[in-house]
Amino acid sequence: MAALKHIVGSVAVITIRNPPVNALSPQVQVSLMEVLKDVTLDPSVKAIVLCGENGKFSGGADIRTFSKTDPKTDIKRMSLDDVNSVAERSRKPVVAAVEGVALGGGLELALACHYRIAHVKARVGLTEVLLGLLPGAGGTQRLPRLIGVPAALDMITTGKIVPAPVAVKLGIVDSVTEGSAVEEAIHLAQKVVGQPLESRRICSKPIQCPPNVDSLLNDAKVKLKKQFRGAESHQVCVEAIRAAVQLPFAEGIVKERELFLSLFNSDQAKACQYAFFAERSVAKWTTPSGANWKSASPQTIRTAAVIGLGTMGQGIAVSLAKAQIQVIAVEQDEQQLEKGSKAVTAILERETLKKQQFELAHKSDSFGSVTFTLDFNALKNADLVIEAVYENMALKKEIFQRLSSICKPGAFLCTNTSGLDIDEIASVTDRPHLVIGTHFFSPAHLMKLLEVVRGYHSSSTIISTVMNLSKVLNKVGVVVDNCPLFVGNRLLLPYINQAVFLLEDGRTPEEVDQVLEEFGYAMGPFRMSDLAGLDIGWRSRMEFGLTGPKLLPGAPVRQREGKRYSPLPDILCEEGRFGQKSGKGWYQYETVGGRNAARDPWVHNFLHEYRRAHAIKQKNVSQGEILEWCLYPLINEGFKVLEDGIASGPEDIDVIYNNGYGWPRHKGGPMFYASMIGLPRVLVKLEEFYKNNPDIPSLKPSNLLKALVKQGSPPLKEWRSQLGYPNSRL
Ligand SMILES: CC/C=C\CC(=O)SCCNC(=O)CCNC(=O)[C@H](O)C(C)(C)COP(=O)(O)OP(=O)(O)OC[C@H]1O[C@@H](n2cnc3c(N)ncnc32)[C@H](O)[C@@H]1OP(=O)(O)O
Repeated sequence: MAALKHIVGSVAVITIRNPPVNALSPQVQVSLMEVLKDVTLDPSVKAIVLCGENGKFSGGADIRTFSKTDPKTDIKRMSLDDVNSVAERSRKPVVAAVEGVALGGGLELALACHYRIAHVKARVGLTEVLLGLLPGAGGTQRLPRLIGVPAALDMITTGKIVPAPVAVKLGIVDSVTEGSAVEEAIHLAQKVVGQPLESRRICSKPIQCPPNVDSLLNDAKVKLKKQFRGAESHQVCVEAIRAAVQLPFAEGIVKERELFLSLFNSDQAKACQYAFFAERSVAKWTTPSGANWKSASPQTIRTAAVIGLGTMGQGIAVSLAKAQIQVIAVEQDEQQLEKGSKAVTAILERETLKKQQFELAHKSDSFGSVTFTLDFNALKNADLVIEAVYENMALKKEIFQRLSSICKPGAFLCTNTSGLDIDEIASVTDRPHLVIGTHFFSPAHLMKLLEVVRGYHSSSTIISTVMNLSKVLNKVGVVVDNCPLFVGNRLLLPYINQAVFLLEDGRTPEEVDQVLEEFGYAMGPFRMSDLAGLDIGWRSRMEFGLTGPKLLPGAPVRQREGKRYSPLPDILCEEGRFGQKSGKGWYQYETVGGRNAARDPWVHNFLHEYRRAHAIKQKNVSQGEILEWCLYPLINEGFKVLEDGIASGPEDIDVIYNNGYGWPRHKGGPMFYASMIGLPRVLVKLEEFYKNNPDIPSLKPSNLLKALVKQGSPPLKEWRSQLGYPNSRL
């Protein structure tokens, strides 16, 4: 039985049982229906309590069954909505005891109950939109009736999860308890036996609409369109809420169902659900040699140090403090220390305010303290150190050498680098097995991704400790192997290069950005480069002798070692155009540090003159071709990364792109996207591009892509079996 019943006095307690999160699978729904009907008919039962086993109410409908569900038959035959309806219509009071989580269908079930008691640490939300769906079991009709249209609109269209104290303030739950929610619910159930229930049935509540409800809904659609470019579910959620506003409850439910079915099984829903499971599978990292959670012993980090308080160091320090870790922040001189400490303090103040607003009056754990110092010896007691100085190998090695002698034995040493060799850094220490790369993304206190780069000697203890830390920091950690630029930036390089080549060939930054933004990227490559800072890539190219003083005399302007090269970004930097930080880059900004990108006539004129000077003929490239020209080399590099054994599987690459590079989640990630377009299409286009541009090696199709196409393009979940990890060194 997926729903268990036991009787306490005259109260029937129904427990949802489907580990690990009590997902409402079709069997659970059938079982719930049977037990509910049974207890409503039983004259000895006067009231009902609904709860979940092991302190979790329910994580919602069972997502794993979605791909096996035929929406035309299965959903109509039996739906959670029927269960909800039986609970709501019951003449005996039904009380939901919400512990742990009530998410998606779990919360929808709780909303159909007459009363809701939550444990103080419980969390509730209608998260379906994040899976490319809408709450299809009455959630879009009940929540606005319960908490009003604006608050329901916010929760349903963003999938926001709120803690119980906030849920109480919003009116989602009736009360919270620090004790057992089930005990409290039984107590309440006994108390309300015989009391009228009509006013407790949300379906009977009139909907309270603000006078401007139409413009509220229309404005929400515009805002969501911008925030989640190209994503359907957010838009459709608004339409379901509109139905709640305009129609009686029963008709609203019919409309909700119709809209739900329009999303169910859509490519976007498949992509979002794939992204959900990809994150779970990547969290269960395993190295090719078989090291994983089971064989490792992750250590708890109580005190961590951050070296360098530039933008990255500041964000990392804040991220650690937010996770209640004590932080020691080290800088090299007074001036930098003061600048860094001011910035960290200001961010922490903003974060405290946000936390207080979000959690309202609920007493919450405070942040860890941050101590600022110039004294390296202060690191001697740190459990883990994250070095976050700028990208300079000599400097990093000097720091790691010092750390070796200062830090306690067993302290973990991490380097925040976006592409430098972890092994070279580890080689100067006394503990290469406790050295690892932690590639944070800016702003580090907000961005979800943490690329965890294992070196040749990195032990399973340090991998598991840092993966554990990523969870504590509320980040998505992905273990990758050590290679220049790691995974994320390795794929980014051909993408950016291709975009710049388009400018040489006659396109403008605005045109290229528009195509990628219409695809769903939060920002096109040029707006993103301006945000990240053009000088970072420029310095690295100077370091590698691709430009600047180290460039060999006589090198052709548009070629490096026989490969196509565009000096456009270098020239911009030479002109002092570093992007937002200097008020100008590929675009112009209202001020230094401004965020509103505007077309810059200087850039257009400069591009025109450049093309003229180099006698470059303008090419006519359609929008579709701009997209393929930029994305397929990125995907191709993804296949090369898999071939090289740098990432364990396509899911790892997709999780990196969804969480760190602004890839639209409703497109699943670059590798999932390739599987949806069809690998033969990607291969044919790459072959065509490469034939016409033999001086761009990133267009040369990868062997893995060719092999997969030859095998008839197996589904993505089978690609992993093709990988032999030829270069794995663990
Ligand atoms: C008519 C249709 C009505 C409603 C539609 C829906 O309800 S759609 C589903 C809505 N629910 C959600 O979006 C919740 C998704 N789950 C989560 O957010 C988290 O898993 C949760 C519940 C907060 C627990 O997080 P935690 O970090 O503790 O664990 P983890 O995420 O690793 O999950 C543990 C394993 O449970 C599996 N799982 C979680 N939720 C579901 C689910 N709804 N259906 C099926 N499976 C679920 C997850 O994949 C993990 O499995 P594992 O095999 O260990 O990887």
